[in-house]
Formats: sequence, structure tokens, C-alpha cells
Amino acid sequence: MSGSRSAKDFFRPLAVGAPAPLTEIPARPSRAIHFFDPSNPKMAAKIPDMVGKVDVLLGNLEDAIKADNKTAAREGLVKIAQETDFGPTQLWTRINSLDSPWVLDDLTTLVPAIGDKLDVIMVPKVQGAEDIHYVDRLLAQLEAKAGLERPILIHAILETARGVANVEEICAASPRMQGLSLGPADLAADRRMKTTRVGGGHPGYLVRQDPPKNELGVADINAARTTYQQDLWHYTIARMVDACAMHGIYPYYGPFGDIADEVACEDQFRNAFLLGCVGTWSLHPKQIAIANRVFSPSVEDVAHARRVAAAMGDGTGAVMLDGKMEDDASLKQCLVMVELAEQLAAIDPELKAQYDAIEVDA
Ligand SMILES: CC(C)(COP(=O)(O)OP(=O)(O)OC[C@H]1O[C@@H](n2cnc3c(N)ncnc32)[C@H](O)[C@@H]1OP(=O)(O)O)[C@@H](O)C(=O)NCCC(=O)NCCSC(=O)C[C@](C)(O)C(=O)O
Ligand SMILES: [Mg+2]
Repeated sequence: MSGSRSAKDFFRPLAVGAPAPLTEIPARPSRAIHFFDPSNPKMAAKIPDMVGKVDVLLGNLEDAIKADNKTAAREGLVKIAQETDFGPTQLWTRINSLDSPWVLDDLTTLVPAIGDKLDVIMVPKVQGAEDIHYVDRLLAQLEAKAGLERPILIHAILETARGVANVEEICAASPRMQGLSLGPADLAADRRMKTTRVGGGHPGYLVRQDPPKNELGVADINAARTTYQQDLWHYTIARMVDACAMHGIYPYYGPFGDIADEVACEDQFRNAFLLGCVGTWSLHPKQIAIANRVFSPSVEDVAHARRVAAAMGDGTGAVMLDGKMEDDASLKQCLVMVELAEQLAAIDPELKAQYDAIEVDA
């Protein structure tokens, strides 16, 4: 890849004195990345109580924050971060876009003030590896200056056609890359898609059942036919999942703007979970429970996975379980569930109790 670092330099710090990059991105539970506006006193007041109840709290500085409130949001985030003990909950931020008048101050303020508490910086509207390289070097310089001991990770939002086209090089651009989220609103606009919704499906994007045929074998195109609404975001999410898996980083859905429609929100989140995403965004407190439910494997799935693991002994060969074939590969599928359940149980006592209560009779 032109312009990328050679293998021998990939894990070298980009500034003298900056912390060494991680060689592996930790699989920390992040079912819900909960967005809040640090300049909104009502929202900010709720944040300390949310610690421990959501996997990630994200102080948003970009879109959805009024231009007049950009400084207040940045300062509000610094204050909340300094005054709060986040325990097992991660603290992330979404900085302003790289072409905005605010982003340089975002980074030069946040890293010295709260860099020791910030786990991940979400960068919006990432177009290609060059955007990640810019943030990567700047973070290294700021980390070195602040004497930080742990590198801050980068999460890119895919919300332009160019960003989607460059998804693999974005994931590969830095050892700081933690993951990707879908930005369905900006992406729809950039692609000139004809949906005005923030994420989710569209009733016009469908396939229709074939027409029934009459006794002469002629299709009756006027007969009632079932239609099936399709997922507008399937292609993009699937590309993100492959790019992330290939680079050992984590894919996330993104925002679901119809806060009132909890059913459709859950459906969209579940599609992403099934395809390989590890989490999603929550824009309103009530979306946290939906995300936590959807992105935790069900007790039934974990029970089945553990049964397969027990039945597979040393993990090789093929066995029959409930009339179905299980083998080395299906065991690997099951271990995805078992490992995720273990990671979640470590931070979620309620889930731990449910998973611990499973009895495995192989
Ligand atoms: C949708 C809104 C306006 C409804 O806000 P509301 O106040 O009208 O809702 P509510 O139901 O009346 O709220 C009840 C209570 O919960 C509070 N509350 C409400 N939300 C939160 C929250 N997130 N965190 C903590 N507390 C919250 C709210 O302040 C209120 O407190 P109160 O009972 O004391 O009066 C509000 O929830 C909100 O502003 N959410 C965040 C929106 C956001 O961050 N948008 C940006 C991400 S999506 C995006 O950028 C797109 C993307 C990726 O870039 C792209 O696709 O291109
Ligand atoms: Mg956006």
C-alpha cells in the first residue's frame, strides 16, 4: 500500500516519548456507545449515574452540538472526565471533523487534560488512510508531551462514499485503529441515497414475490403479492465487518434515529449483531437496554455453544447433536459465543448469573 509504514516501523511510536502502540486491540465489551452532549447540563448531570450501566460513554463534540456550544461541549467533557471515576465503563469522544475550525483545539485540549481517561477518539467523516495518519501523528506528539503511558485508540466513522471505498486502508492505517462505525445519515447524503432517515430500513427498498400463475401458466401481475423490505445498510455493514475482521479491529452499527420505534431499532441492531458487529450507538437512554440485550448472546445460544464444545472433546472430528452435524468449524462458531459471553460476564453481573446458571449435559 503506497504511503503506509513498513512492517518493521508499524509498531514504533510516531513521536519520541509517546507510548508504544498496542500490538493487539483488546476486546473490551462495547455493546452500547452512549452519546451525550457535554454542553447540555441535563444530559451531563445524568452521566455519573450511567457509569457501570453502559459499556461506553461518549462525549460528542461534532454534529448534534450547536456551533455556539462547541467550546462549552469540549470544556464540559473535560470537567466530567476529571470529576468522574469511570470504573469499568470506557470513556470515548467524537471530535469535530478534520476540516472543521474546532478539531485542532479539541485534540490539543482533550489529550493533555484527560488523555489518561480517554480510551478511544472517534474521528468522523474519515475519507482515507491520510486522515488516520494525521490524527495518529498528532496524538503521538500530544501523548508524548503529556507524558501519557497508554496510547489513545482511534475509531473511524464511515460516512462518505470515499471512506467506504477505502475501508480496508483505513483499518490498516495505524495500530491505533480500534474499530469502525456506520454513519448512515452523512453517508446517505454523500451517496445521494433517497432516504431521509437516520439509519434503519425504508419501505420502498423491497423485493416482491413472483406473481402467481393461472391455469394456463400466465402470470397474474395484478394479484396480491407479498413484499419483503430489505436492509439498505447490508452492503456497507458487510464490507465493514470483513475489513475489521481482517485487521483485528471491531465493527459497530451506528445511530438509529427513530427513538420512538424500539422494535425497528432492535431489528436493525440484531441484523448488525448477526453479521458480526460487536456493538452499536445509543442516542437516548432507552436505547442502551436494547443494545445490551441484542449484543449479548442469548442464554440459549451460550448453552448450545457450550454443549457443542463439550461434545467435541479435543475439538476435531464430527459428531451428531440433536440431529445436526457439528465439527471443527461449527465448534469455532460456538467458541465465538462462548468467548463473548465470558467477556460480558466479566463486566455484567446480571448476565454472569444467567450464564452461570446454564447446565451443560453433552
Ligand atoms: C434525541 C434527543 C434530542 C432527544 O432528547 P429529548 O430531551 O427530547 O428526549 P426525552 O425523551 O425528553 O429525554 C428524557 C430525559 O433524558 C435525557 N436525555 C436524552 N438523551 C440523553 C442522552 N443521550 N444521554 C443522557 N441523557 C439524555 C433528557 O435530557 C431528559 O432529561 P430530563 O428527564 O432531566 O428532562 C436526545 O436524546 C439527544 O440529543 N441525543 C443525542 C443525539 C446525538 O448525539 N446525535 C449525534 C449522533 S448521530 C449522528 O451524528 C449521525 C452520524 C453518525 O454522524 C451520521 O449518520 O452521519
Ligand atoms: Mg455524521
